[in-house]
Amino acid sequence: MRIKICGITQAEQGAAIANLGATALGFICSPSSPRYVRAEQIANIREYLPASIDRIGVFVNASMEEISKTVEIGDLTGVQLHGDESPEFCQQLRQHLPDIESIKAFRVRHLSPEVLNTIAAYQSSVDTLLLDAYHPTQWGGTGHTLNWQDLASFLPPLPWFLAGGLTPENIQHALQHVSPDGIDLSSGVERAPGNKDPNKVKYLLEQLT
Ligand SMILES: O=C(O)c1ccccc1NCC(=O)[C@H](O)[C@H](O)COP(=O)(O)O
Repeated sequence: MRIKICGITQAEQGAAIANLGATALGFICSPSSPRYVRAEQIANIREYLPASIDRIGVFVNASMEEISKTVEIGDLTGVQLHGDESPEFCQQLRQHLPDIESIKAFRVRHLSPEVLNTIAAYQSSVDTLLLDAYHPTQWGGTGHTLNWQDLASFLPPLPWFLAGGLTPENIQHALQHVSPDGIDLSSGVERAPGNKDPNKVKYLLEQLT
């Protein structure tokens, strides 16, 4: 299972989390987030990471130009589109950056037929899906959970990450209901927004063995 820790802002913490066994690190490229990092900061953190780890930039309604520039400067391996990006935009981005993993995030209140139809419209435009919890005023990193029982029947044709309020304490419970290809955590493994706690990541990984 892929394990993505999102909201890395410090090289030392990123390196420690990578060495513990996370398979992906996320960098928040949305300036309004308390976890925001500039492309140059990502490039600096990257120097301390093993080459094998996936490095995902998280964007909210950013332009193609801004995403491409950040991917290049930050040496990213993937982009996560966490805003209202359309299937057409995702398709264009994938054509523009064919070697970069494209992940579309959906902020879900209930997994209604309407939401499933929305997600289905992206199936040929992205590589990977991510389901996060809905929050009325924040795009992500909210600590709010999804209804995992609702997701038991979510079996999309693309690989997908479960996100939203996951913690070392609740991960086993979540995975009893849901079978994602990966998990994505942010606030559940930090001391304060952007200040990750490698001990919490260690505890998380212990729960997964
Ligand atoms: O984390 C942020 O501050 C953020 C800001 C804007 C867009 C996305 C953001 N985070 C995206 C993530 O991938 C988080 O890991 C995801 O929302 C789960 O967060 P949490 O509920 O705190 O585990």
